Amino acid sequence: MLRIAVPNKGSLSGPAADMLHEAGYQQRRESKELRIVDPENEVEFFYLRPRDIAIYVSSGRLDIGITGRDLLIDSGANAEEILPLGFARSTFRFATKPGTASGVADLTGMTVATSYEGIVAKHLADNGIDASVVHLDGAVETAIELGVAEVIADVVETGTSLRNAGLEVIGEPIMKSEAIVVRRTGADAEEPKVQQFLRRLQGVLVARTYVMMDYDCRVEQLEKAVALTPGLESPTVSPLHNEGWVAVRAMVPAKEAQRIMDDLYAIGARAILTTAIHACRL
Ligand SMILES: Nc1ncnc2c1ncn2[C@@H]1O[C@H](COP(=O)(O)OP(=O)(O)OP(=O)(O)O)[C@@H](O)[C@H]1O
Ligand SMILES: O=P(O)(O)OC[C@H]1O[C@H](OP(=O)(O)OP(=O)(O)O)[C@H](O)[C@@H]1O
Ligand SMILES: [Mg+2]
Repeated sequence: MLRIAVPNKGSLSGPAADMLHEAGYQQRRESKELRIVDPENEVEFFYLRPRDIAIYVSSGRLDIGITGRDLLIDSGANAEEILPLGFARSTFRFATKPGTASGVADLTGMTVATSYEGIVAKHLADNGIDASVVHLDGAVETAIELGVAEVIADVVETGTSLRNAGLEVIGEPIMKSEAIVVRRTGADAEEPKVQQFLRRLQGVLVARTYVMMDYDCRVEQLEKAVALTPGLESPTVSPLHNEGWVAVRAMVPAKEAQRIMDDLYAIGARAILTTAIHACRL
């Protein structure tokens, strides 16, 4: 039975459960459940604090986990990223009151408040900056107003939390993060159950990213049409009853579907349809 750690709270928890559900796995019905067994898929899910997941996985007691890249790096655990999942995207940045500092080079002698001490201490050391780091559990944006620190280092997504606290980012992002699948560093990458789990999640990612496009076009326009819709390997082309016409079917990125439909129409393609993909194995 594959043992998988899933975030029990916070920004990662809902989207992770949604993705597992879309991949055909049972998920807990109540937020207080700590573990569930999905016997049909031979998987056991453990609902753990996102920050602890890389540590459990590195211990070897759990095979795989879903966490944030920033949390993995901050933990220093002996675990590695094996699949990015495309949700809980964020950057990790320094921020201050305007006029305090303009980059990491100005932070010498200052105090930085953060929930991610591991990332911050390493980044300061890598840049040769001697600054103090104070650990806070959350809501670090308030630390400057309350005099605990001159600088914060925190997760930034829309920037709303910083704006509300009258803060502005300084310097380049320290890192970019998103939800990821982790496993113990150096663990057997070919393990069939793990591979099957990853293929299911990859199937969800593809189904979310692509749509299926069908259209009819004249044979003379086929090369131009195929250039617009190259598909993943190559589009399916079938003859139509009307001579001189073919039907084409290809996967296209969902974000580009409307532009591609316009371009296909412009070269004479007709009956252009897009349909959602619910699941896939590439
Ligand atoms: N506003 C956000 N937008 C996108 N990702 C976020 C956001 N806040 C946190 N994250 C990401 O979520 C993960 C942190 O999860 P965690 O549950 O520890 O914190 P949280 O979502 O802030 O919840 P909590 O309220 O319990 O602190 C990190 O990978 C972080 O980058
Ligand atoms: O740039 P934004 O879109 O505002 O998002 C970033 C904020 O979201 C998270 O906080 P959360 O609400 O989880 O509270 P916390 O600080 O207690 O973790 C994070 O810690 C930032 O504060
Ligand atoms: Mg938070």
